[in-house]
Amino acid sequence: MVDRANKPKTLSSTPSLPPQASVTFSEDNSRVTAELPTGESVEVLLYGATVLSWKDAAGDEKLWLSEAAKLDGSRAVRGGIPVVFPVFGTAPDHPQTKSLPQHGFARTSRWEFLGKSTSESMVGRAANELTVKLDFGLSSAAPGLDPTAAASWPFKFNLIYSVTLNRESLTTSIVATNDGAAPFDCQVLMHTYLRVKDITTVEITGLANAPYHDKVDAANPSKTQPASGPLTISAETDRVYTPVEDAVTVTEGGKPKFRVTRDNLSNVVVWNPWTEKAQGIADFAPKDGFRQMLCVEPGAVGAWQSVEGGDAFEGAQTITLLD
Ligand SMILES: O=P(O)(O)OC[C@H]1O[C@@H](O)[C@H](O)[C@@H](O)[C@@H]1O
Repeated sequence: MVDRANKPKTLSSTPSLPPQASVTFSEDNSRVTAELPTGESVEVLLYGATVLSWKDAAGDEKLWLSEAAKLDGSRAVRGGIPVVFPVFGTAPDHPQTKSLPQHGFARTSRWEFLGKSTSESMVGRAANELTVKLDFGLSSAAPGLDPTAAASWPFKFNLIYSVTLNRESLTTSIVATNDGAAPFDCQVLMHTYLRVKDITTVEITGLANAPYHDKVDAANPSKTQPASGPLTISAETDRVYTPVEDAVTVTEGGKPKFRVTRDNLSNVVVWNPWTEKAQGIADFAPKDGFRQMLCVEPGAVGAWQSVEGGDAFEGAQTITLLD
C-alpha cells in the first residue's frame, strides 16, 4: 500500500441524533413519566395532574409522598404536588365557591395528557439545557372532571397545567381561562411537599418582613415575619405568607437545598402538620413522616383572582436544586 503524504483525514462519523428525553405511560395509563437522557425524571399521575416523584440524575427523590397516599383516584394524593383550584381551603363566606370541597376539585379530577415538548430539536445545546415539558388539560367539559365540581361551580373554564423538567429544576405552571361569559373568582396554589432529611435542621429564608396569616393561631392570625433570621419549624406550622421577595430558599444542615421562585403568585403557604395533626390525617404515613417533609406552596390565595370571560389567570413556580 502506497503511503501518500496528503492522504485525506478520516471522515468524522455521521452526526448522531442529540440525546432525547423519553416520555412513557404506565401500563394502566394512569401515569406519565419523563426522563432526561442524563437520568433526571418526573412522574405525574393523571388524577389531579399530581406530580408524584421528581428525581435527580443520581435517583434521589426530591418530593415527599405519604406511604398511605391513595393513588387510585379515590381521594387527593397526600404528597407530591397536588394542584389547588379554584379555592384554597374552604370558603364558606364566598358564594361562588362555598359548596366546594377543601382545596377545590383540580386535585380530584382526572386530567388529560395533552402532549410533550422536548429540547430534542435544539442541536448543539449543552446537557444542562436539556428539558422536557408535559402539558395536561382539564376543562368544564372534560369527562374526568370531579362530579362535585360540575354541581358546585357552574363556570366554563379551561386549565392547562405544564410540568417542565430541567437538569436542575422543575417548573409547574398553570393557565386558567374563563371560557364563559360570566366572570369567576378563583384561587390557585401548587401544594408542593418537599422532601427533607430532618426538619429540625431546616431553615427557610426569603420571608423577611412578610405579612402572614397564621392558621394555627385563630385568635391572633395577622402577623409579620421578623426582618432578620430564618423561619425554622419546631411545631405545627400553617401560614399564608405574602412575601416581599419572589423566592424562598430552603437550607438543610446549613446547606442550601431548594430555591422556590414564584411567577405571578403573590403568596406562599408554609405547612408542616407536626405530631398531633399528622396523627389525625388518615393517609399520612409514617406518622413521623412530618420530619421528612416541608410544604412550600406558591399560590395566589390571599385574595380572589377575578377572571373575566375570555381572560385567563397564569402563575408558575420553579424549584431549583441547590445541592
Ligand atoms: O389535608 P389537605 O386538604 O390536603 O390540606 C393539607 C393542608 O394544606 C395546606 O395548604 C393548608 O394551609 C392546611 O390548612 C391544610 O391542613
